[in-house]
Amino acid sequence: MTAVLSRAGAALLLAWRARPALLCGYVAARLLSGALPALAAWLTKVGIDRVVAGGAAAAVLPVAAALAAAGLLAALGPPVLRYVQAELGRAVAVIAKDRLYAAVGRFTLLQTLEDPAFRDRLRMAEQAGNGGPSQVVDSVLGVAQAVVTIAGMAGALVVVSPWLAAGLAAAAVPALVAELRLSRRRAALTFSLSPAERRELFYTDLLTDLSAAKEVRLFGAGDLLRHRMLNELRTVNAGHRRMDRAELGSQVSLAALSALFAGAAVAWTLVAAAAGRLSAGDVGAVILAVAGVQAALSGGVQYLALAHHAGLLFDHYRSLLATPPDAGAAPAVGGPVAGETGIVLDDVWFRYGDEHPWVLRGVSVAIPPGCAVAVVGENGAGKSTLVKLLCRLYDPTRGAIRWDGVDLRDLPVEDLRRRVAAVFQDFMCYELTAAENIALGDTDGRTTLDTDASRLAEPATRAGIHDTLLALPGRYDTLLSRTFVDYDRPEGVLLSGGQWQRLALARALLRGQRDLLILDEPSSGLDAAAEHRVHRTIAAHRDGRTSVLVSHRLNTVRDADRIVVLADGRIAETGTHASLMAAGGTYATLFRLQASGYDLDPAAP
Ligand SMILES: Nc1ncnc2c1ncn2[C@@H]1O[C@H](COP(=O)(O)OP(=O)(O)OP(=O)(O)O)[C@@H](O)[C@H]1O
Repeated sequence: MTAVLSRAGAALLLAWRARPALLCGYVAARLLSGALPALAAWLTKVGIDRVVAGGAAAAVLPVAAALAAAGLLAALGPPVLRYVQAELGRAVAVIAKDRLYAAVGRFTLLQTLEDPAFRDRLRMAEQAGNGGPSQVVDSVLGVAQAVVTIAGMAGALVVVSPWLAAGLAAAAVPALVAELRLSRRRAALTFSLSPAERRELFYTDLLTDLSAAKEVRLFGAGDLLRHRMLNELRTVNAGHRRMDRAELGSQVSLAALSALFAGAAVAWTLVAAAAGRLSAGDVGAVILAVAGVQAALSGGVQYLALAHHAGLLFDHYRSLLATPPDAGAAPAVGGPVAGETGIVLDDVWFRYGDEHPWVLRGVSVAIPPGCAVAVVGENGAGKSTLVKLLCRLYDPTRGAIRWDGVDLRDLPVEDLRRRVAAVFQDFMCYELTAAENIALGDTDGRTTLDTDASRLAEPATRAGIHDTLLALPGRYDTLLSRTFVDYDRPEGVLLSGGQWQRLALARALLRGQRDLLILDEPSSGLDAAAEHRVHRTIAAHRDGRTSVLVSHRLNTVRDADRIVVLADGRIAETGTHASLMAAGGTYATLFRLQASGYDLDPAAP
């Protein structure tokens, strides 16, 4: 009960913050709508009794006028309520979504975002964010309206028969008990079906996703994906069917009980009226009250079910908002405290989860300030993982990474990331304009983008994409999308894979004055000439800056100050190109292998 009240209180508070006056009007209108049927029943009784008693028109007219006014209110109520409800819902959704996504932004570690249980909670919180709080408000007020109607009807009937009034009020009890039982089952079902619903959504998205369209069509995988999507849907449907049947059973028994009670109440009233114990007005009032209570009961039970369902989702929403940031509250060290010693990985062990294999096994490496480090190794050796740990997208499972003597976990995560520029191997292609695609690299929490072309031209030139962007129909302002249409701009275009990669590089170079530049396979999609040019500019840019370059193309790392060879999560070799070539280990073997393909001189510095 406390949980229900706290949930309703939180939803009402949110609505209050959104539109206080509208909420007050909505509450008043709902309660008035709840009271109207009882008022109408009572006025009917008074009117009939006055007519039967042979009252003059002057005695009947005020009652008739009051009945007409009640009728008018009853007629105007539903459309006005619908408008107020929708308007309040929109205002609440803005606040609810703002708070939800601000909270999501506080989860800064990928290990949180990748956790399946977290994703299920997030999905339900998102569902709640899309109108959940206002559904809670609507349903709570809907239940309150039904309670007012039933209590009002019972109140109006007390004068006719206290027993009948008590009976009418008691008729709500079985419905309430049955609904509470069902709601517990519904809660368990919602949670247990969540993984299947998420998989169904995944397959559904794949069937229409543009980036998957090529493979899905070429491999003829559409039927398989549709089959899997339908299997998940069937599992979800089976769960809902079981629930619907339980609800049907309960509602049918309740409806039968309610009809029996109504029949008995009307029969008793007619017999009592025939015996002269009740007036004609009493008969009219009882018939109206019985019908009103039946309608209020069925409406109230539906609202109770909705209140419970929306409330459950709203609980996920609230618990997500109440979860503390995953990176912990770091002391505001905010920068180097022990002199500029650079970045040191100290016996770093890492795995993606307790059940996962170790990816890094005791990696220790120093990256002095201004040092250009290259990381090479076979697929799956742990290079990108290392890069992600440097950005504190994950925390080491054991060991520590220190920057100028401070453990990354003790630095405010925003401060750390402000000092880093990076191109990731799986870089993003934003369906925004070219200028926005680059400018996004230098946002740092602001809500506006500085797309001034003079700022963007330099990183774009360094990344070798400036001329391509100038040749687009809207130059830097061209929308890089064929799926979103913006009628104010020339038609959107798509870039090639390598052009997107250069744009991602320009995005990173825009924030190139940061303390650490990370380049994870920045040129894997470029043609040979472009790769050569880009690496010459990158090398000039890295000169004197702390940087980490991950690359499979060993000719691009030969001028690094330090080359780290990762193998199976351990450092297999480390040194300069010359020293590693002289050592004749894995690096030298791989380099010679690649050099033979490219006709490179392994002995060159
Ligand atoms: N998010 C993740 N969750 C679980 N395991 C992961 C995740 N990302 C990577 N791995 C695993 O970690 C291991 C190392 O991956 P990583 O991407 O660091 O390798 P890499 O050296 O960069 O490989 P490549 O040269 O192919 O890019 C792989 O075995 C991979 O399966």
